[in-house]
Amino acid sequence: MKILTAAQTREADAFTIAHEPISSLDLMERASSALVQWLEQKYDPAVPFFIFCGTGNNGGDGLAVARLLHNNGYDVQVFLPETGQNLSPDFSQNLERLPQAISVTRIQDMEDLALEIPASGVVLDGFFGSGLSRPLTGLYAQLIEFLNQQQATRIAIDLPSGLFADAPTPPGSAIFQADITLTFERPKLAFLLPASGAYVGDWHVLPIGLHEGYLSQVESPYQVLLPQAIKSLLRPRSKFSHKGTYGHALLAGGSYGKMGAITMSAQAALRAGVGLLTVLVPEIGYGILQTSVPEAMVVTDEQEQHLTRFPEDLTKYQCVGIGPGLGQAEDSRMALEQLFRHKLPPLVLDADALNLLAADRFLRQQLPPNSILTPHPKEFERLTGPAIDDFHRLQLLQSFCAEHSCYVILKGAHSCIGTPSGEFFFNTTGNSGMATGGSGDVLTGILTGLRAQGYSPLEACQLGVYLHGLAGDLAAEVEGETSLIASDLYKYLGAAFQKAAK
Ligand SMILES: NC(=O)C1=CN([C@@H]2O[C@H](COP(=O)(O)OP(=O)(O)OC[C@H]3O[C@@H](n4cnc5c(N)ncnc54)[C@H](OP(=O)(O)O)[C@@H]3O)[C@@H](O)[C@H]2O)[C@@H](O)CC1
Ligand SMILES: Nc1ncnc2c1ncn2[C@@H]1O[C@H](COP(=O)(O)OP(=O)(O)O)[C@@H](O)[C@H]1O
Ligand SMILES: [K+]
Repeated sequence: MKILTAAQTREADAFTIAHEPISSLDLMERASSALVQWLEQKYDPAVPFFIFCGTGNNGGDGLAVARLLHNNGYDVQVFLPETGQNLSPDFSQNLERLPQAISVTRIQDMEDLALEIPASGVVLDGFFGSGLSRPLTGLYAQLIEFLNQQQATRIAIDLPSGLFADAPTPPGSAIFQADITLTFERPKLAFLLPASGAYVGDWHVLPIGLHEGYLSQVESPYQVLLPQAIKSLLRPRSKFSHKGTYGHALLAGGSYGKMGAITMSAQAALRAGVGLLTVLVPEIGYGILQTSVPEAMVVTDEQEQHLTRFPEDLTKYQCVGIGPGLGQAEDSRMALEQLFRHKLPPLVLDADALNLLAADRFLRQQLPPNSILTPHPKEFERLTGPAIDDFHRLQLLQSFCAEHSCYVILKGAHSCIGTPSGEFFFNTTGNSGMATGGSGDVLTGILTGLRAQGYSPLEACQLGVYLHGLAGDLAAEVEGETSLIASDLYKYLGAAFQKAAK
C-alpha cells in the first residue's frame, strides 16, 4: 500500500471531491463518521470526551465528531483556542451544526482552562493534521503541554498535532503525545520512523473512500507491507517436489563465544523451507552445530575460533548468508575479500560481515549486485556515515542501494527495505519483544532460506521481514513480549507461514 505525502493527501481529497463527486463537507462527514464508528466500538457512553479543535479541517473533523458522539448519547465537551486564525469553511459549517447542548469553552489563555480531565476520559486532538505548516508555539504549544500531562487516554485525529506528516519535526517542538492515532485512508511516513513514531502510539487506518482513480495512479516511493501483498508472494510447495526443488543454502559465521548466532540462523533457514542447508563454522563449532541442528550439514574451517576462508567453489549453493557471530578478525576480512573475487550465488550479509564491509571501502566496491544487507541503524551508519535525522537516513538508504545495486533492510520497529530503484517498503509486523539478542540472526537465516528457494531479492526481503515480525507477534501472544527470546522466532515461524497464507 502506497504512503502519500501531505501534498498528495490534499490532491486525493480534491480529486475525490471533483470526481466522485462529493462536497468537501460531506467528505468530512464521512471521515468523522469513520472516527465515531471506531470510537463507539471501543468506548461506551459513560466515557466522557474532551475534544480540542483548531480552526482548519482537522478542527472541523473534531467538531463533527463532537456532534455525532453527542447525538449518540455520549458526554462531550469542546474546547476552541481563540488565536484569531482563519476558519476553514468546513470548520465554520460544523461549528454552526454543533448542538447547543454541547459545552464549548473558548480559550484565549491558559487561565480560561479551569479543567480537570478524569483518567477515565478521552482527549481528542483535533488541533492540526496534515495542514501543519510550522512548529507549534504560543497557546497551542501550552495546550499540548497541558494535555500531555493528563492521565486520560489521548487520541489524535489523523496525526498528532505538531508532528509533520512527511518531514522532520524540529527537536524540542510541542507535539501531542498520542496513545492512539486514528488516521485517514493511509498511514503517514512519520508514523513509521523512530523519532516521530514515538508520538503516534497505536495507529489505525480508517478508510474514507478516497478516489481509486487517484490512489491507483499516484506515484510514491514509500509503501507499507500488508497481508494481502505478502500472501500473493508465497509459493505453495508442489506434491512431487523433492529437497532439490527448494535449494541448497550455505550459512557462514560463528566464532568463539558466538556460536549461538549462526545456530539460530541455521534453525531459521530450515524453518523458512530450504531444501538443504550447509553451515560453515570454525572448528570449535562442529560439535555444537551437529548436536543442536542435526538437519544441517556442517563444514569447518581449519582455524579453531573464527572463519578464515570460504570454499573456492560456491556455485552449488543457491544462496550464501554470511555474518552471524562471524567476528571481525583480519583474516575473516581477507576471506571476504577473496570471496568477492569469485563467481557467487546470491548473498545475504549481516552483522560482522557488514562491519567488515564498513571498515573497508575497497571491499564495499566489490559487493556483488543484488546482495541483501541487513544492518540495524548503527551498522547502517557505519556503512554510510551518520544520519542527521530519520528522513536523512532514508536518503542515505536510497543512495547506498542505488550506488551498490543492493537491497538493504534497515532494521527497526518498522524495518525498511531499500531497493536499487529507490523504493522503500516498511514492515508492519513485529513488536518490542523482538528487541533481544539474536533476533537479527534469525532474520538472516530466513532470508537465506527464502533466497535459496528462488525468491527474488525483493520478494525474499518482503516475505522475510514480514514473516519474521509475524512470528514475533504470534510468539508474544503466548510468551509475552518481555519473555520473548530469539529462538521463539524460529519456533513460531511455521505458524507465521500458515497465518500469512490464509
Ligand atoms: N483527504 C483527507 O485525508 C481528509 C482530511 N480531512 C482532515 O483535514 C485535515 C487537514 O486539514 P487542513 O488542510 O485544513 O489542515 P489543518 O491541519 O486542519 O490545519 C491547517 C490550518 O492550521 C494553520 N496552521 C498550520 N500550522 C500552524 C501552526 N504551527 N500554528 C498555527 N496555525 C497553523 C494553517 O494556517 P497557515 O499554514 O495557512 O498559516 C491552516 O489555517 C486532515 O488532517 C484531516 O483531519 C478530512 O476532514 C476530510 C478528508
Ligand atoms: N521494537 C521492535 N519492534 C519490532 N521489531 C523489532 C523491534 N526491535 C527489534 N526488532 C527486530 O528485531 C531484529 C533485531 O536485529 P538486530 O539488532 O540485528 O539483533 P541481533 O544483532 O541481536 O540479532 C530486527 O529484525 C528488528 O527489526
Ligand atoms: K490532530
